[in-house]
Amino acid sequence: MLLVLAAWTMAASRPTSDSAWILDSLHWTGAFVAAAWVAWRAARAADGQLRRVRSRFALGMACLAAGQLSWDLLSWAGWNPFPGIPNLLYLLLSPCFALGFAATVGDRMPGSQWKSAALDIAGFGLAVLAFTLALFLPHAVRRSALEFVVLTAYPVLLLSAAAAGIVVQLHLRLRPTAATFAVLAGLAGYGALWTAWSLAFLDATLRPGTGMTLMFSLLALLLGWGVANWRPVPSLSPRYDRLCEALLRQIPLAMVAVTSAAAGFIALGDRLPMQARPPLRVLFVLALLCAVVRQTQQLRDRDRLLAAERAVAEGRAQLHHLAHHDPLTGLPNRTLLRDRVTQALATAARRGEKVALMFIDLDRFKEVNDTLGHATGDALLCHVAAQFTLMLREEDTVCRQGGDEFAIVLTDVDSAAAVARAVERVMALSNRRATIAGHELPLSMSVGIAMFPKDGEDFDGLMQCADTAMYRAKAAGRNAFRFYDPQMNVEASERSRLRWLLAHAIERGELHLHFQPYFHLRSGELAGAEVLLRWTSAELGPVGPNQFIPVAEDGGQIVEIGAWVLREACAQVATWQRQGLALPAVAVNLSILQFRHGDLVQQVADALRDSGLPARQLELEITESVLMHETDKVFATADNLKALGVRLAIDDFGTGYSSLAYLKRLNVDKLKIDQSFVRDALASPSTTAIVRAIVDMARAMELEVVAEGIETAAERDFLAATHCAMGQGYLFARPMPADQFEAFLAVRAAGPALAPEQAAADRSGVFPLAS
Ligand SMILES: Nc1nc2c(ncn2[C@@H]2O[C@H](COP(=O)(O)OP(=O)(O)OP(=O)(O)O)[C@@H](O)[C@H]2O)c(=O)[nH]1
Repeated sequence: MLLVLAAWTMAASRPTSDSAWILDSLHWTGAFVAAAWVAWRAARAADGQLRRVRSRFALGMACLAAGQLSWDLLSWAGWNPFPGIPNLLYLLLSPCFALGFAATVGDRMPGSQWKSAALDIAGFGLAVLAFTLALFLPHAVRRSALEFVVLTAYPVLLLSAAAAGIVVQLHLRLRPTAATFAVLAGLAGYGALWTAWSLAFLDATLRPGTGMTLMFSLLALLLGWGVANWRPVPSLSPRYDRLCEALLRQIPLAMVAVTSAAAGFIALGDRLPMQARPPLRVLFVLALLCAVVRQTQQLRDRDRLLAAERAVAEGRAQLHHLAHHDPLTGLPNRTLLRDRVTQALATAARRGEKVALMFIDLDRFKEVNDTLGHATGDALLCHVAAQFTLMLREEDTVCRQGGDEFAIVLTDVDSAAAVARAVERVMALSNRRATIAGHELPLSMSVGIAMFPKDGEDFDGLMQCADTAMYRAKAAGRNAFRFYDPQMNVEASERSRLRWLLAHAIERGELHLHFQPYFHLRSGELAGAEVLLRWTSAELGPVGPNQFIPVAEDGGQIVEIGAWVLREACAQVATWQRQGLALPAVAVNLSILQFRHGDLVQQVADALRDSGLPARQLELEITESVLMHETDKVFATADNLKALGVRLAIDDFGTGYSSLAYLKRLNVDKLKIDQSFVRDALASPSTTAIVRAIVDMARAMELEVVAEGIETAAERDFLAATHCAMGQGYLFARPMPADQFEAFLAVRAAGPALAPEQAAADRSGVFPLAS
């Protein structure tokens, strides 16, 4: 740099014009060679793509240096080097840089972007050519065509190369660095400098040792430094991205501006040769055509971008909707419910208002799925959702929680009475039937209600309370609603403790079987015994079946427990039999869950095989409610059980809705009249008539009949007179643990057959009678 300045200072002092030219040549040669050397070294130090880029740049710098050296040589030899080899070498600077920019792009741009970039550069190049010609032509009178071409090519190629650098920079979103500015400013500066130089040359006003001659050296050094530090790094900043987009959009405008400036020159000046006008016009048209094509392209790209942005926005809105709504019913889902409740609670807290949260679960919805298919279940859910939406105020929210659970939020409620009115509206649906796909479906639901701020202060707390209240409504027989009460939590935690303890009851040996005998009423003969399950928990002591059986059914443990009862009962009765203590039949109760889950038929077969008990001695008791659900599956299972040889009995007959057709199809062997009929049979004439009707019907269908819960001799006499064959109850014997029942069997085996209550009375204490 110092050398360049020193050489220029000497040139500028201009002892003579010739020596000034020599000194200018000296600093040009020094600066060009130095810049080429720096660029070359940097290219060798890099590798990969950077090496390819820097090598092309360095080649351009080397051409510049070689051009200067050959110029020096030719001048020294006394030849006029213009236009000649040196000019060709100078001109190669721009294509080499253009190739360097192309190598920077590599495969980072798709084909369409390449085309856009090429059009940008070509359009700008044409505009610059038009401008340069418009500028130079009036001065070209005394120059040959070749001289004019060379002089024009310098600025046009250099400015086009600079434009290529800028276009690549913008298309690739490369981070602008000092080296970028150095290279681009070097090229653009050379473009401007050579314009001035050529003009001065055309006008024969060139002088050595001027600022202009110095600039050639300084710009070469700037370019050399820029190349040595060139390192394309993509920017990840969205702001810079937007800036690049905006600048690229201005390129067609720049083309138009440069072309217009050229047109302006021509219009204002009057020295343009006539023969140059037609080609210039063609040039203008081409440059403007490029601008128009690019502008159209950009508008199309912009339209596409806007359409894509719209699609993304719509997609986002759709995703948001999906994330917050249930796809089946279109109702808000739990996520949106949480938001709405949280907002409603904040507003209510500020204004001192109440909010009610209803938790709704459809009753026995699973049966709709199981019997009529999932599609009908779905349609029922949609029907319910639509009904809820219709009956609520606009400001209330109804949501589907999932499965057959819904929630409704009522805001700004004045009192519990207002909530009760809303709940009644909801429950009114239970009185209607839903017609889905030609099926008339009963619609019943259980509802739990929690109130803000009384029951909870946030969404989770309120949901938990409403859930607990809903379970209470279910436990109360379903199709009911309950307001939350803190006592419910105590009961819920007791239930979950029971469930937990029950889970270990079998392995801890806490479950026992009791046996209650039943007799032929006329002969007093022992007809069999019903097996009853008892639980004595180590922690809780004896737990009543009314307490633990519902818990076992709720938690599904009844399936495992039922299988255990079957095995134990068969094994026990078979053992007594081997001891000579015959028991004509043993009756075991089954739960609906055993029909639904587990392989009931296999369990029964295993219990019989393992124990050796003859199948005809095993009676399986099912309640009428089993007949009301999943009839196909129940019939199939019942057929398979009958095929094993076991007998089937309907327990608690008269309390449900079993049809005669079902009884016949099931091929049952026995009916057990529910004890509520037995209790009222003597007091209520209508019950008397019912009992007679049941017995007559059973006889007509050739079914055995057992009356349950006989407590008095009068009841027994009435039933015997009605031709009820068998009876069971405290009058004869209470349920007994296995050891007591074994003693009972032993006594009966030893003595003559007695009327059952007589036998019991004779051995009072062992077989207590009801008082
Ligand atoms: N058709 C349909 N069924 C569903 C959907 N999601 C869950 N289910 C079913 O809904 C049933 C919900 O049953 P539960 O509420 O547990 O039992 P339930 O039969 O209603 O009995 P209770 O609630 O005790 O009265 C399950 O069988 C699920 O498989 C769904 O999107 N469509």
